[in-house]
Amino acid sequence: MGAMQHFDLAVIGSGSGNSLIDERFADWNVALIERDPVFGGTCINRGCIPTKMFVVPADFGVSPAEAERLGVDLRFVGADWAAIRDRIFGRIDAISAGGLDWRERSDNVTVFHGEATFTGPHTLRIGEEEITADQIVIATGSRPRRLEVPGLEDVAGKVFTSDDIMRVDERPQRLVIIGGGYIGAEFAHIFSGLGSDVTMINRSDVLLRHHDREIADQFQKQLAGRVRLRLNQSLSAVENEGDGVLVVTTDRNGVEYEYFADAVLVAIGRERNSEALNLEAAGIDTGEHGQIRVDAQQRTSVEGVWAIGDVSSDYLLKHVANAEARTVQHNLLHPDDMVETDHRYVPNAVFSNPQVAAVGATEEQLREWGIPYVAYSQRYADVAYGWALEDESHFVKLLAAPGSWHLLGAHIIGPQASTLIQPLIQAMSFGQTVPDLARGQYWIHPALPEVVENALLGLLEVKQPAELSR
Ligand SMILES: Cc1cc2nc3c(=O)[nH]c(=O)nc-3n(C[C@H](O)[C@H](O)[C@H](O)COP(=O)(O)OP(=O)(O)OC[C@H]3O[C@@H](n4cnc5c(N)ncnc54)[C@H](O)[C@@H]3O)c2cc1C
Ligand SMILES: NC(=O)c1ccc[n+]([C@@H]2O[C@H](COP(=O)([O-])OP(=O)(O)OC[C@H]3O[C@@H](n4cnc5c(N)ncnc54)[C@H](O)[C@@H]3O)[C@@H](O)[C@H]2O)c1
Repeated sequence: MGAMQHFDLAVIGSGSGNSLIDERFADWNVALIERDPVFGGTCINRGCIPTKMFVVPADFGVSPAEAERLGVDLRFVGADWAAIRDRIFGRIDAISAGGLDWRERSDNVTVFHGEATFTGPHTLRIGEEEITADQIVIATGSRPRRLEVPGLEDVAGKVFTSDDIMRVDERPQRLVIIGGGYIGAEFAHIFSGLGSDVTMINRSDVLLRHHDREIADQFQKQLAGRVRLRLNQSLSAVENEGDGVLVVTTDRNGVEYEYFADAVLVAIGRERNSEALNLEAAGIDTGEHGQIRVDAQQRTSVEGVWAIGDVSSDYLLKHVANAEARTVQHNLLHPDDMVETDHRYVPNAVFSNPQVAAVGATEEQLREWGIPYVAYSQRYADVAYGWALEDESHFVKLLAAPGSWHLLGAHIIGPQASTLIQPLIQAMSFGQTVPDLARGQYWIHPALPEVVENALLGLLEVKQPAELSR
């Protein structure tokens, strides 16, 4: 081991941590530590980006059914899995490799390949090396939660998580998905859209459980038209039946069910990457399930140690990790003028089919918190572009404070939901009221955002706040 190297800043994790080190840090001596041979973290390599690149081809896969209602005869002949996969990862892998190469050639950033472990508040060990740093940013992200059921070791190679399912050689003809959250919902669309027979098994009786219940119910109803949905079932075993066929056994109230599959996707949530860090050696506090505790300025309990993204955030979302990274950038550069991350109106979108997008409180939360509200749901079917779509079942649901007319929550299920929600996020963030938002601007006629405009106008027509006890 050579002399201990000292850095102005050490960043652990090459996802959002890597983007934090921009040109403003050109005169900082920076260490960037990554344990994965693949550079760039979850979003680009195995998260947001490749999933959405698969969602678009899957949208084409389901379009024949949609076209038929409009009198157009399209036929789904098939999807070339290998070509789609190679196109996607041909692009992504090059970005990841290019990012690493660029960093390694940079004058002020030293890339360490290995797992970082704290040996003191400002010292880290990476393999045989030990470094010190005045400032440390922990951006170690999260990983898929593993399933613990008997037999899994014997079926390795056929049981996947979101980390590896997108790179399989052949698209499984029959896929069983365990878990009905974001990842389950998106992959159910991807694989069924591309032609697989999908079964989704969920432990509880509701998919997308953190969403507004009316939205979650509608999502469930529509997904059930495309995949075999099995609720209130828990997994008891996954076994090899021979000839490469898996049999997945579940239990519901003491009754056993069996499903045959070529592959299983486990999508039962994520765990934070904090235990390998040996945080005790630094005295860094964690909460439940290893979530690193931070304040609004992204500071951990140890001076000069910060955390961002999945390892510390209440939101496992890339736009939140990015916002938290911007906070740390600013606070490192302006220690006398620190800023806080704005977590007031964090939106999310589920890129399934149908799409779901949300910001702010659900109706269930408002009821639980005893906050008075008015609610209005506007159907796509009742605005002009909804006629063009021949839409039947999608809607925009808004919740607002009676009197002040500030939006409390917005929930959309249907085509373009992730895009339609943006003016509502903007209104909430900047404190615009429902009347101002509805009538203080033009809404292009007859574009789809008229469904948002009409939802706002509909809210203003609601005479009575919803009863809290409803
Ligand atoms: C399938 C999927 C789809 C998703 N889709 C979306 C989406 O559509 N929209 C959205 O907003 N979010 C989405 N997300 C979530 C999003 O990907 C994450 O919130 C985001 O990538 C988190 O970034 P991060 O920087 O915190 O962590 P990561 O990007 O995971 O980076 C952490 C890095 O730290 C490294 N590391 C961990 N421990 C150590 C250690 N001890 N030493 C050295 N290195 C270490 C890891 O190898 C990793 O490279 C998705 C996630 C998944 C899994
Ligand atoms: N579009 C997006 O923004 C996007 C997409 C994918 C992932 N993500 C992020 O990644 C996170 C993880 O996604 P996820 O879908 O894995 O988690 P999730 O928390 O959304 O859903 C997990 C699901 O697994 C079920 N479950 C949990 N434990 C189980 C068990 N032991 N057996 C059977 N079922 C079990 C839960 O009931 C739930 O339905 C999300 O919370 C989200 O923040 C975001």
